[in-house]
Amino acid sequence: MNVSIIGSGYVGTTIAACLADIGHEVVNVEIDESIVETINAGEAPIHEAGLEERIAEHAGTRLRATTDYDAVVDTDVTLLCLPTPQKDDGSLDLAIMRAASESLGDALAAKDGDHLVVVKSTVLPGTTEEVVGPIVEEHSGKRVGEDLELAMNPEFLRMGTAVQDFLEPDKLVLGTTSDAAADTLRELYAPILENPDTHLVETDVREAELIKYANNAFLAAKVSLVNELGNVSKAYGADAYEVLEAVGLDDRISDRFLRSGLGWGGSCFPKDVNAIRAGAREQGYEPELLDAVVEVNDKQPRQLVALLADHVDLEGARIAVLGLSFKPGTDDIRKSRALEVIDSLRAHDADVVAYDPVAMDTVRETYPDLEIEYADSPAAALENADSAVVATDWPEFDDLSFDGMARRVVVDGRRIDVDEDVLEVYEGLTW
Ligand SMILES: NC(=O)c1ccc[n+]([C@@H]2O[C@H](COP(=O)([O-])OP(=O)(O)OC[C@H]3O[C@@H](n4cnc5c(N)ncnc54)[C@H](O)[C@@H]3O)[C@@H](O)[C@H]2O)c1
Ligand SMILES: O=c1ccn([C@@H]2O[C@H](COP(=O)(O)OP(=O)(O)O[C@H]3O[C@H](CO)[C@@H](O)[C@H](O)[C@H]3O)[C@@H](O)[C@H]2O)c(=O)[nH]1
Repeated sequence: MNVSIIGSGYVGTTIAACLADIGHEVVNVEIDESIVETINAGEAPIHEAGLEERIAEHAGTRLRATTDYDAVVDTDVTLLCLPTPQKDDGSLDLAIMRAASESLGDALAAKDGDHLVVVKSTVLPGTTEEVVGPIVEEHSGKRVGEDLELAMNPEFLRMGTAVQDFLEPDKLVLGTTSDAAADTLRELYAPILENPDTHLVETDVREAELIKYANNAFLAAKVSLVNELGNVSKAYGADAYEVLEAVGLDDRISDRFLRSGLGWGGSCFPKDVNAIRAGAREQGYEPELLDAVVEVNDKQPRQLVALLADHVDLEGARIAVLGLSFKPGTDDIRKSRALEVIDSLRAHDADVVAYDPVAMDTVRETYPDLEIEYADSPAAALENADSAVVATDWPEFDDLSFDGMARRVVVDGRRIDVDEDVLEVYEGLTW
């Protein structure tokens, strides 16, 4: 099948490489020329396991990138993988979706024959049919249900394991308005649907849109609940990880997403929980539990710095921050808890020296004015440090040597596997 993908960020690039891998002809339409050049040179614009080799294999044959929307004319289906950020008030910002839908419609005006437009971006109920559809119709001259089909197919991949998550998902959710759209999507995903462990959910567009938010709200709430229980465990002097390991044996709860600590960051949970909160309010419903989910999460980085301040006078202290990405396996720093910790440490006039295996360049480029030092290795970050904070649970932090530290005070925000015996103070945030 010929597939066009609008937006080549974390999701669009991963999906493009994976769809090429399962045999489709794929073109990425992206406004950022440097991303287009990188993909066409056979390289990955982001750090993601399994991505570089797939792009290297397919670029120039089944995979190409362009800034030219006209590329959609030669394709059967277009997947929208565009950002859906939050506005200052937390509500969903659809400006990019609207602009791209206009460009897509303008390009589709030149296409004879049917076309399927699929929203993969995370959008609130109503967006696909009431915003994207009408804009594409107006600009293309095509009509939904005649020569234009619409679908909403949310994406559940995680950063760090995005390729594997896309190719072997727990579920594929197809929200469609017609049998033709459902047939096309089943054909697109045929090799993935062969996996007996992948559930196929066929539903309406509005439900598909909401399933994505419900999924993320549930997971974010689960982590906030374990953080609340972790904070309570700490207050009682109990080990939260032991408590939750036992709790997770109940198969109604499951042992996944039970890691307490610094809380959730990333490009999805923060903006998606805020969007569904704002959306619920707009519909006249007060989402009190979701408000609390955010409140608990917001507290954790400040709590970690307060804990550190119990042991070290932060003013002028040299503090090593280990990990900058919002989770291991990615260079994505969006809403990373590490950055919150650094802001708070800087506000206390501490000197910060940071290390991350892949995300340091992203931080340098995104926050050129951030007054911190970058170290080449964990050992270099720890050298002469008065304390260390573990902000991201990269596996390479499990074998740290703390020999070079001025004082061996470690506050662990992620419960990594450190050798506590060699430390003067080892404190966990939530246990
Ligand atoms: N990152 C994730 O783990 C993840 C997982 C599932 C769903 N999602 C959802 O998928 C969507 C995309 O997320 P992302 O993380 O890939 O975003 P991103 O910011 O990494 O990528 C979006 C890309 O779209 C490009 N773009 C912006 N305007 C454009 C336009 N008018 N035409 C063409 N390209 C344009 C940007 O330059 C950027 O490269 C969001 O709705 C997000 O919530 C993200
Ligand atoms: O037990 C846990 C599990 C996760 N986290 C934190 O939660 C955040 C999110 O982690 P994760 O969900 O693994 O990564 P994302 O890439 O943000 O993926 C989420 O957001 C994506 C975008 O919507 C969805 O597609 C995925 O299904 C959903 O898991 C990270 O900061 C983690 O450190 C914890 O603190 N404790």
